[in-house]
Amino acid sequence: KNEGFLSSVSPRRNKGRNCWKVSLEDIKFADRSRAVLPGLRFGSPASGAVSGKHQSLLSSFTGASHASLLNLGTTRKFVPSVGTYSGRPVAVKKVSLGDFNITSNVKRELAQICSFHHVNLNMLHGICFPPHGSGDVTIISDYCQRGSLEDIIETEEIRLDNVFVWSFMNDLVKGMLYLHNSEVKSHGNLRPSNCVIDSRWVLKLTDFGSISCAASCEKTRQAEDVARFTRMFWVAPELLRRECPLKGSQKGDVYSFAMVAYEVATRSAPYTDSQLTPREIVRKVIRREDPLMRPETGEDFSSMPGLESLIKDCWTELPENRPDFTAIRKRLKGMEYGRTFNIVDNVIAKLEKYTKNLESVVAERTAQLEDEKRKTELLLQRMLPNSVADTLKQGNPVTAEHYDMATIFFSDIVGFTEMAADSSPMDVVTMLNDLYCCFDAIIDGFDVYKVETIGDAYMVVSGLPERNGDRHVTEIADMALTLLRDVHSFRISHKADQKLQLRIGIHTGPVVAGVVGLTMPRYCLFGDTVNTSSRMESTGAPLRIHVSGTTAKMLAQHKVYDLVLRGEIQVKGKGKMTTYWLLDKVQKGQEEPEEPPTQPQPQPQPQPQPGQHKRQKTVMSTLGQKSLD
Ligand SMILES: Nc1nc2c(ncn2[C@@H]2O[C@H](COP(=O)(O)OP(=O)(O)OP(=O)(O)O)[C@@H](O)[C@H]2O)c(=O)[nH]1
Ligand SMILES: [Mg+2]
Repeated sequence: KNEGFLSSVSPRRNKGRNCWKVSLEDIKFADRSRAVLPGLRFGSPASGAVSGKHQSLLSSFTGASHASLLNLGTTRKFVPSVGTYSGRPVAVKKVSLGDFNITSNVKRELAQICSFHHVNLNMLHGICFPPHGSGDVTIISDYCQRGSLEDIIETEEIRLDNVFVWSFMNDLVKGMLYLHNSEVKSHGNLRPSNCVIDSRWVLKLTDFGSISCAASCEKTRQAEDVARFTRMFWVAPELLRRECPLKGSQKGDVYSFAMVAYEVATRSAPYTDSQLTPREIVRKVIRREDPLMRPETGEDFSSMPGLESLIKDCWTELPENRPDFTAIRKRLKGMEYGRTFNIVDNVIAKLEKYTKNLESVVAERTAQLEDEKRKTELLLQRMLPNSVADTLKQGNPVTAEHYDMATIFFSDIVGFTEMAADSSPMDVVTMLNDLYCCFDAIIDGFDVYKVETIGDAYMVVSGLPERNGDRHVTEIADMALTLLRDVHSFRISHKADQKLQLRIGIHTGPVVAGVVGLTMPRYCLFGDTVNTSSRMESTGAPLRIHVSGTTAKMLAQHKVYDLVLRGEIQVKGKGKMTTYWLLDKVQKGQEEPEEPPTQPQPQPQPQPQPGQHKRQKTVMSTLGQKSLD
């Protein structure tokens, strides 16, 4: 009697017999982007992001979402526009009525529905007629913030536990009882999309009455095959068999209730696991095939056994064997959750559950976010030096910096172009990947930074972005010797008999370093030292480390590096340079002189392995001369 006390008073009360007539001009629309706001819901199924088990039934038929199928197969889910009518948010839905006539009976019914005042019935404000008397009409009803039961089921993040299930069922049954006892007699269009949820998680029935049923029939009629038959899953078999009365029947509503209850409890649409098409399913339901075509129940009901048997009784084949809503309400009350809740407790319990849901969803999402952040940071660290990445992360600009001394290493594979020409692209990529993975693992052990790899070229620097005194020379030299040692044992997987001919060049000098680019920021080095290092590499020899005079001088001070004079070479843009071969690092006690040797050495052919060569202090060979011209 007084169950509707929570509903607020509609603005169109006391308008008499024509209370259901609304003028479109009285509805204010927000801007379009806000018109479909899903309210306080987690996700926005309205934006097409349909997820969860619910989706699978229909997507298994067509790859489309449940929502889109029920909305004539459109790719985006239909959502009503949201407007304001006398200060209340309203759902504004334009519908086609086909050849349905709005008779005086229909008008009377509309007036009744508009006067309904029940917490579980969504308030109908009225109908707007098209300006010229024919065409689509617009239905104006209260806008429920959390969308429909269909949306809630589809939104995976909202966990529906027994409290929610029981409470939605209870709301639904109370709404149906009121309808069945009213002059409207039946809903006729009960499905999850016609159960809307308000901000307090109260379920309200909507889209009932002759106009809504006529609009729904027209929608079904116009729908494509899959959507049309899918809409029939909620319709009782006896109504499917004969020309369906517009508003169905009370026992038909009980059947639809069973389907909705099944969806809420299992969180899956009817017949999700079926391999049949919606048309075949509906045909089986109509033909009353043995065994009867009904959704499968099972595990999902283990914690609510009373609900399973209630659902089965409600979708029983013979309408007369189905309970009515009075009996359904009694049985629901007898269930575990029914005993402990009155309406206020119920709302509070639901809000508490919802908050807990939110907390666990937030925790889950935070963990996901942190995981993603870690991945991004790792990627950034791989692309830029740590200190530079940190500065960029803090939103500070990275200004180019001058370094008085740094040592740069270049390496290149001799004959790479020819090798690439007679190998498959995949073989080349595999080889480079194998080689650079091996290099990357080695350079990890040194205080160096890999600047880039371009094709077969590998560029490494030490002494920046973190300055390391004079250590940059020895770090690079030690790294180069280790790399070369490993290259000797490196096998090219698709050319097992061929040895990789790596050529290495090193030079030390002043450098400017900074980040260039916005879309793909790169840490780049600038200055003559870079060019000279590259020249050291290009004028070097296979399996040899070619170092400039500056580098050699600094290395010689450590007295442990085995350096031999290569001689004077012509370097493009630099003129003549005296350069050296770095052959090895000798053990303590076998220290080398503090100055690099002054006698040139023969060109490397054949090349000795580092640590195995015999020092030959002879004149540079003609071959070496040639390679330098
Ligand atoms: N937020 C909110 N969404 C609503 C409301 N009414 C309908 N919707 C949304 O619109 C979708 C489609 O509703 P309708 O256009 O009535 O379509 P339907 O219910 O599938 O089909 P009918 O049987 O013709 O009513 C629902 O699933 C909801 O997502 C409401 O009051 N509030
Ligand atoms: Mg609807």
